Amino acid sequence: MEKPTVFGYICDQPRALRECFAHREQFCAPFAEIFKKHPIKKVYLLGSGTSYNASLVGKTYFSELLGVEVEVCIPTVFTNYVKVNINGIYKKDEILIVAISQTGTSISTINALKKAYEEGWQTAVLTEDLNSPITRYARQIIRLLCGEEDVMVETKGYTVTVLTLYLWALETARALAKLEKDSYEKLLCQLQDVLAQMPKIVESSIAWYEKHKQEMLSMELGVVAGYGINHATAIEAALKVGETFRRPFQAYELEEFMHGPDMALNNREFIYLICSDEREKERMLQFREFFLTVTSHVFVITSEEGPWGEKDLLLPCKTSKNLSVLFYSVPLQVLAALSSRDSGIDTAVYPFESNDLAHCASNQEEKG
Ligand SMILES: O=P(O)(O)OC[C@H]1O[C@](O)(CO)[C@@H](O)[C@@H]1O
Repeated sequence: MEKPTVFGYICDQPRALRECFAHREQFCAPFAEIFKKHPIKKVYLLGSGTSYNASLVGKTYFSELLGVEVEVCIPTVFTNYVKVNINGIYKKDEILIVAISQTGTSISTINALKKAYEEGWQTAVLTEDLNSPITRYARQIIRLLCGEEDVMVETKGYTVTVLTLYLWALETARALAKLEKDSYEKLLCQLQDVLAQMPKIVESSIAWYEKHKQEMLSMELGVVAGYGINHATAIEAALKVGETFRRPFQAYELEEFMHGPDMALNNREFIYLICSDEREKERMLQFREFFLTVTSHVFVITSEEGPWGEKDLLLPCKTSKNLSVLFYSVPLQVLAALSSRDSGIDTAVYPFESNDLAHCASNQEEKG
């Protein structure tokens, strides 16, 4: 079998997402069951790295479709500093704590879920490995249907997690009759359309990278900015480029970028902008004009009409703001995977001699 690569997994995403959708009953039914048995009003989402970034997206899905309060916590912060239900407004069975860990071996997420479990809260875990250490601390163990991703870097795991969170919110909202049948069916059709368009998104992202490859490979430092739900897409892109291409690459919420980080701009900086269909779009156009006076390395990723230049990627399809996360994640994943491949970086090899300090072995007790 060929050696697995990050790029290979990115190209496998359209299939993986379709498969996940086809088997949604498997993970939606147990999740909806929690809400049927308990009057959940507040959900904590815990995850590190990519799983944290997917949780940021999930927060919007849960809030909008399920009408519950959501708090996304960095696991170590949750373990050491968060007092669950601090103001005492919820009853014990109104709170659900969900941990997300694709491998089930992130020490931070295991410790956070362990605290939740030992304090007696309702706990659930979403993980690809049902025998992983994290499963010891969940009352409900739910499988993440992304398949193996044997390269340390999570890409299809990210989009499948995002899809899972969307389907959890959608199916649970329907099961609790919080969503009318017509609206539910409309959202389901919209989602099916997104899944059908994913191959085109992958193709156009690859073509965009190939066209600008020489310039993209010369990047020494860069930023990526987004807004609304796609602020999380920017954060995930920065993580991906950092762990693959291994260049300093920071994420910002667009407006926040103009509150100081803009002062450090110079003509060597690469700026990637996610221009989605939200209120901030006009501000993005205004900022883009300014960025182009400082550096020529400005790349917009969008499905929107606009004054785009030859460096910008106009995606061939458009969808709702909530589902646009699945589209906008791909070009930046492709940028990360192909720029690392073309500069000879083996993403499966940790660049330092030290052991992986973030994860424990899949059959090991996590360290405190
Ligand atoms: O989802 P998991 O398995 O907990 O991993 C989370 C994070 O850990 C890493 O593997 C390394 O820190 C990241 O690539 C990933 O985002």
